[in-house]
Amino acid sequence: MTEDKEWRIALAGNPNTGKSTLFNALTGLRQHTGNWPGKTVVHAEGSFTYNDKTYKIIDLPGTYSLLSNSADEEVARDFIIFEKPDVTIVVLDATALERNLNLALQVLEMTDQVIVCINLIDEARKKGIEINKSLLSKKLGVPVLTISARNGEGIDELLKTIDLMVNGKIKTNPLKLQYGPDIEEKIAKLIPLVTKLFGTEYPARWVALRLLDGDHSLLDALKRDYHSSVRRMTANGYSCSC
Ligand SMILES: Nc1nc2c(ncn2[C@@H]2O[C@H](COP(=O)(O)OP(=O)(O)OP(=O)(O)O)[C@@H](O)[C@H]2O)c(=O)[nH]1
Ligand SMILES: [Mg+2]
Repeated sequence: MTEDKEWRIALAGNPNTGKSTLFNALTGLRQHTGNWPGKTVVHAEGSFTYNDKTYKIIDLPGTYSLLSNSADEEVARDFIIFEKPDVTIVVLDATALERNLNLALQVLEMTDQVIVCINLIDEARKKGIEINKSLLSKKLGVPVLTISARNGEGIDELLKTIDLMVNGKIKTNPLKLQYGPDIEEKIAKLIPLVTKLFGTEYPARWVALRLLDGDHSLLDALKRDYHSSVRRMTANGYSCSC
């Protein structure tokens, strides 16, 4: 029997890493893909079932960072922070891993529920690139898989990993970059303030870092989301002294 709950999976990654191809492989849908960056501009949604569970999958726009530099980055950032998907799959290009890992590190600062999915493994093999998945997984603190979305390679293992993660059977310990004593001291001061204001609603360390960076776009988004949560709570009969 299929469960009622619909689990939500987000696909994040740099442009042109095969997110839409993976989305199509999982949903059977034909999301248009093209061999140029910036193809997916607003997020696309589809669904699939696996092991009696229904999943909604959200194909986020490809971005090089999640630091509010563009509308695409804000769409992807806001989805991860405010919509809180059950799993975020970071899709990386196996042939440009070093550059792609930058975005993976940013996602690891935003959520614990992450699977790193290294795509285009067929291309990497042709170029003689070998990837040490288990070492990478140990360092990043989350599952790391290699796939070829275009050829369907590794999709079964990905589905199994998603299933285990939503069942709470995978404990992650995402790598949090250290920013040196000066910044770490400021982060340590800000975290209790952020927690006092928002509770556990948002990842406090990440919010503190964004505040230190003077990210006004995030501040505006936090205010909007916070006020609408307060409105929802008061509408549901909770009182609020804010
Ligand atoms: N060889 C190979 N090519 C792939 C694979 N996955 C995707 N591609 C190709 O890579 C190109 C980009 O794929 P998309 O799925 O559009 O990439 P995307 O990440 O959705 O791109 P944006 O929406 O621009 O961010 C397409 O030409 C795909 O056919 C793969 O596993 N192997
Ligand atoms: Mg796309």
